[in-house]
Amino acid sequence: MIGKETPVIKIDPRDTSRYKHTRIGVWDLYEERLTEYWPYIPGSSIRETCGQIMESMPHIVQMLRDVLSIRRSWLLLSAFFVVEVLSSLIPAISLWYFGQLLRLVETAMETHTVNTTILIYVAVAHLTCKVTTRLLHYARSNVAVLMNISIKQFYAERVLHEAARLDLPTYEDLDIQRQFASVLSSSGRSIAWNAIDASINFATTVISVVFQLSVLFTVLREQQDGFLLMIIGSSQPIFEWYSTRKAIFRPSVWGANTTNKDYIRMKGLKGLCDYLSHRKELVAGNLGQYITKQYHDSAQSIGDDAGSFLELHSLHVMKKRWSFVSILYEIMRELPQIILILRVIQKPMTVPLALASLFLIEHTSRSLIFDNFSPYDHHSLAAHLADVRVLYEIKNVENKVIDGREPFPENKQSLRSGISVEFRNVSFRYPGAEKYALRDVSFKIGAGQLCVIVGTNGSGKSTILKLVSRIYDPIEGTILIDNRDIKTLKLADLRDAMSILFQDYTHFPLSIHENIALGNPKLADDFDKVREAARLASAEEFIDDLPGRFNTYITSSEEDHAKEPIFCGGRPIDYSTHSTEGSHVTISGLSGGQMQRLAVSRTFMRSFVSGSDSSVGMMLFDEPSASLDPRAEHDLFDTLRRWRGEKTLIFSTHRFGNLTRHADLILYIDESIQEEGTHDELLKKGGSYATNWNLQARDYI
Ligand SMILES: Nc1ncnc2c1ncn2[C@@H]1O[C@H](COP(=O)(O)OP(=O)(O)OP(=O)(O)O)[C@@H](O)[C@H]1O
Repeated sequence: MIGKETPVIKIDPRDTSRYKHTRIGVWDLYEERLTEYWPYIPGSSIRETCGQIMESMPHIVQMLRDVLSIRRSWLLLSAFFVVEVLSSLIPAISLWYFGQLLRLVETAMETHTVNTTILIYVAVAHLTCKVTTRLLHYARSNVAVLMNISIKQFYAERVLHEAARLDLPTYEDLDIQRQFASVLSSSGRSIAWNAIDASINFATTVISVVFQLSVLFTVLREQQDGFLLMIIGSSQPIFEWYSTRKAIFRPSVWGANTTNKDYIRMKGLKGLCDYLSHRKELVAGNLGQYITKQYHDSAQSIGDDAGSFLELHSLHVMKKRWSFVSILYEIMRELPQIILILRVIQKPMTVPLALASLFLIEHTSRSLIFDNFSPYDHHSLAAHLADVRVLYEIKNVENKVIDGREPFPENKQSLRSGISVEFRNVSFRYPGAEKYALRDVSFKIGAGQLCVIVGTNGSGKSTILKLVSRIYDPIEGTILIDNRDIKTLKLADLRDAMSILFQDYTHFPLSIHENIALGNPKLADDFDKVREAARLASAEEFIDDLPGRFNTYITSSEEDHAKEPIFCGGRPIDYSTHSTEGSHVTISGLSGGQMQRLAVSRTFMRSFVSGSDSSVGMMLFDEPSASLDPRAEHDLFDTLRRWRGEKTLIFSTHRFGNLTRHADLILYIDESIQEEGTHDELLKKGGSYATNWNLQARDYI
């Protein structure tokens, strides 16, 4: 299912451009290569990154248009932008006030007086900056969450729309599934919002850094060693960012295995000794000494590499964390203190000024690094922007079953006498399968006829029904519907003209009413018709006995957050004291026969309920009575037979008795048509049909 079961990413060890191989002990470790610098897309060169962003540009423009079309988005985005810009300016303002403090210290040292008004003014301004930062942070978080919710909802609808239009062969394609899974962010943040947030963040980071460095330059330039201190103060964050990132940032995709024969044997010998299930044989075979010796020999042969993967991996991670830059960072961190101590030794009077300068540099470098570049953000701006293309490209996914152009039928009245179907030399293989499901199949079913397809398991009966409804297209041959090539007909018209009950029918996680009504969405709100469909399928009685009657849910999509560990302490809510009349109630299940009656109700809803308005000229049933008791089966076939002559009825079944005797045409199939004719003709022929009839139907009737 798209979006739920994220396909497993398999590591291809030969793909050295994507995965880096490291030998750790007896283990082969493969890690996804990552470019650890923020402007690039991980795994891409700078050229590829630029190329990808350029390709995404039209989609980014479209995304902005779409986002701005969302209600409240203008207001929220403007608020977010203003908050971000203000937040980016505050560190520079705060720095400027600190500079004033430095001046104050300098003046105090020279004149031995302190201007208390300026001191209070600077202190208040500094505090105001801090409080404003906190308030802006709070506002930013709120606006960001609101924006993300709106954008996520907007794109959830888009993705649902794109997923809903896909046909089965397309939806089954693993690459398509991956494409859809990748646009449904598992982190809870929308791709579009991530891209907008990252772009605004990038712009405000540039503003913030430029302003802070300008203020730092202005404040320190007149001081002794000012220029040197500024260089150190501003480069320190880069070293810190790099070394923190190296420690935190690890590839999220990696895998390890071992092919070392001695290690695998050691594990086997240990298992032989550890598991109780082997103990009997170990004791009876007197294997204790042998195992110990073999284990020792294997361990000797491996030597120091025999460590478990987890131990060796943690050693590997620790080694990777070490870098020359982290040593440089430690030196850079201490340098300002050393310079200022030297200055104090030369001029002991400058102690207060030195302390204030030191504080200023520390403060600036912290704010430069942690306010602007999060070492935890491992998705670069470029990658966020490139993701937008993936989001928009899902609308280009083409269905594998290509739509026809011609309307069907030309005349609605013609449907009243059914639809003819002809297979001409049709062969079919399921996508990815080697074996043919059908080979060179030809037959013709006249309009309004009752046709029964029989055959053993896997002989291709269901496949014929799937080809008639164009769930799949044949790989060879032609299918004619009312003498017209099925591929030329509009798919929506074709499917409107037929009603199909699959063998592996499902029930939707909706109410029973909707489960039936979806057979004919045009009449979904017509409760009388839904009830009539249920009555025709003998489902009305048991539905009325359910606690919520037609409003009952068989499976519910309700979310019960009390069960999630994050809400520890939460309790499931008990609605049992409320009245259930007319309200939504979920039951734990239905019997197989009841489920089948419900599925038949849905098919009837489509074909019968709208009576003369019905656009259905053909009904396809794949084992419609597999779970029904004999009475229900008899009633069902009785109802269906009444429509013979008015609708083409095609059944696939293993059961010969009830249906085949009344059929205009029986197809006995085993990958290709083996026999065809009426019941009497095939009995006379004395072939496979007759053998099976004699085996099965005689006992049945
Ligand atoms: N989705 C699929 N992918 C690959 N192969 C399939 C798929 N569905 C069916 N097949 C194969 O196609 C062949 C025909 O299957 P089909 O379902 O048409 O048989 P059937 O006659 O309806 O069988 P049954 O009586 O068991 O329902 C079988 O060999 C089956 O294994």
